[in-house]
Amino acid sequence: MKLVIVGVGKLGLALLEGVTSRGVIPPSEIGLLDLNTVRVTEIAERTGAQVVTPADLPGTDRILVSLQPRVFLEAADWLAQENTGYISTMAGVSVAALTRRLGTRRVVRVMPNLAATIGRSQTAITGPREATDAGDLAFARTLFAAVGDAYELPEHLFNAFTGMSASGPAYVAVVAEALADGGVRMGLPRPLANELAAKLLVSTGELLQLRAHPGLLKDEVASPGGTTIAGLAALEKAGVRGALMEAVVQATRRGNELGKDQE
Ligand SMILES: NC(=O)C1=CN([C@@H]2O[C@H](COP(=O)(O)OP(=O)(O)OC[C@H]3O[C@@H](n4cnc5c(N)ncnc54)[C@H](OP(=O)(O)O)[C@@H]3O)[C@@H](O)[C@H]2O)C=CC1
Ligand SMILES: O=C(O)[C@@H]1CCC=N1
Repeated sequence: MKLVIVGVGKLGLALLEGVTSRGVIPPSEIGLLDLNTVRVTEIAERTGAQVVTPADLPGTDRILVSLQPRVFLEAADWLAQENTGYISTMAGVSVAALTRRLGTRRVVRVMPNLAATIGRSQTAITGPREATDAGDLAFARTLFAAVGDAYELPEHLFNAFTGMSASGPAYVAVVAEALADGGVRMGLPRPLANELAAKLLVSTGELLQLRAHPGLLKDEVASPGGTTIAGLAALEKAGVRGALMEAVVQATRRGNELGKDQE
């Protein structure tokens, strides 16, 4: 197998769908290993990938570990193979911890997000010299460039990247849900409010990419004495900026804690 995905949960599945739909690796060369055999069999049938077990791991070129960090502690023993490179998506788990538990320096740490499924993940990548020499870093770059934008990032920034960009879709989903709730509170039908909220976030994201700073868009929308500035004043009173900043701070700290659990 060229690649085995261990842990085909929410992120593992998003990566599988992103990679197979873009033809980076033929599905027949991708193995899937997950505790939930019913679900993973259904995914394999749908995508053309193969279900594998730990007994099939020897000889695998590369293993993408997308388990929860707490599960990795127990799984590392059977994951460790000779002549295999590893790519880990696990929040907080450092290159040093991966190296120690897997018994190899051929480890690449990545941090994608769920937008991989539509080819729009933002993925941070880092790895030691040995991963570069073995071509593992180049492999990861190709894999993640196929499902969005790949950024090489020093490892000390990984938990900040996780707290902002990997956790980010959840924060934005809360914003969308709250905006839709506001619309419903003011009388809009729920399906329309949900649709407007989702489309608003997509179109605003595209407008933001055309500007040097988010504040410019805010200023263009807010007319003097108008509706928007009244809404913005309510956001400021509620401390929305501080709350969003604090979300990133707390998520980053949680990443640091998850890393300590692996020491
Ligand atoms: N979700 C996200 O947006 C992102 C997640 N990550 C990271 O990716 C990793 C996976 O996250 P996510 O996909 O959300 O998690 P999930 O819990 O959805 O996926 C993990 C999968 O692994 C399976 N599993 C559990 N134990 C074993 C085992 N011993 N052997 C094989 N499979 C097992 C689980 O099965 P079961 O459900 O039956 O336990 C589940 O299908 C995490 O480390 C997370 O930090 C990184 C970036 C974004
Ligand atoms: O919540 C988590 O821990 C994972 C990592 C980033 C997104 N989901």
